[in-house]
Amino acid sequence: MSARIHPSILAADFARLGAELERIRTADLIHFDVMDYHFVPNLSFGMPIFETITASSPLPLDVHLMISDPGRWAPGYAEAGAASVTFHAEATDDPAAVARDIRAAGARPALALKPGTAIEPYLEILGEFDMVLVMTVEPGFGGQAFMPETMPKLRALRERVDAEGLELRLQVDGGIDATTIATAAEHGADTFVAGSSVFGAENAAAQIELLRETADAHTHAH
Ligand SMILES: O=C(CO)[C@@H](O)[C@H](O)COP(=O)(O)O
Ligand SMILES: [Fe+2]
Repeated sequence: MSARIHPSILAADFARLGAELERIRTADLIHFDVMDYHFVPNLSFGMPIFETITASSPLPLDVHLMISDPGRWAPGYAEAGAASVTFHAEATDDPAAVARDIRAAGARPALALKPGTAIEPYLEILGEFDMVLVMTVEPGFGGQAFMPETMPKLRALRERVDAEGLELRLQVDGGIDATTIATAAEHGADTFVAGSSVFGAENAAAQIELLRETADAHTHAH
């Protein structure tokens, strides 16, 4: 299975949304960043834009909720057709319950960790999730620099997943380009969000292919 590339629509030109969706049709999923001016100091978009993109895109959406109180909002994205719904561990006291609600509503649940958040408190509930997102920037903005200090956490998670034979994808998000994707793949990521590096490329399809090939070339058997 080759590396999965999820362009972050946050970096698209929203005045030309239809054409932007067309430019990334060879990607695996569309990454959709929801920000609420509360969990993060930025506001992006929510359900109306989600529904517009879902209705007009051939690719399903990978929703990344950077919001407070995810238990209240996450199942709605699953019901509206999201392929996966990711919420932050820091935003809830009961991540296992939120994960079950997302799954019951028809999407794959995923747990996101900010760069400074450890995975250890969540090891016993990994079975509730289909994916863990190791943030490689502080959530809130596109276009930031990749944080290599998050790589030991990613590697520890990869070793645990392989040792226990868990069905868990490991996603990275933030500052992913043709250079940093190699580092993330070497440390065990298999799913890659890329905003600026895809939408900023003149040929987005070629950039998606370059990212996929670079990740595959740096992936150890797992
Ligand atoms: O969740 C976030 C930011 O909080 C991301 O999904 C960004 O949108 C990725 O953008 P680039 O760092 O690739 O430009
Ligand atoms: Fe994101």
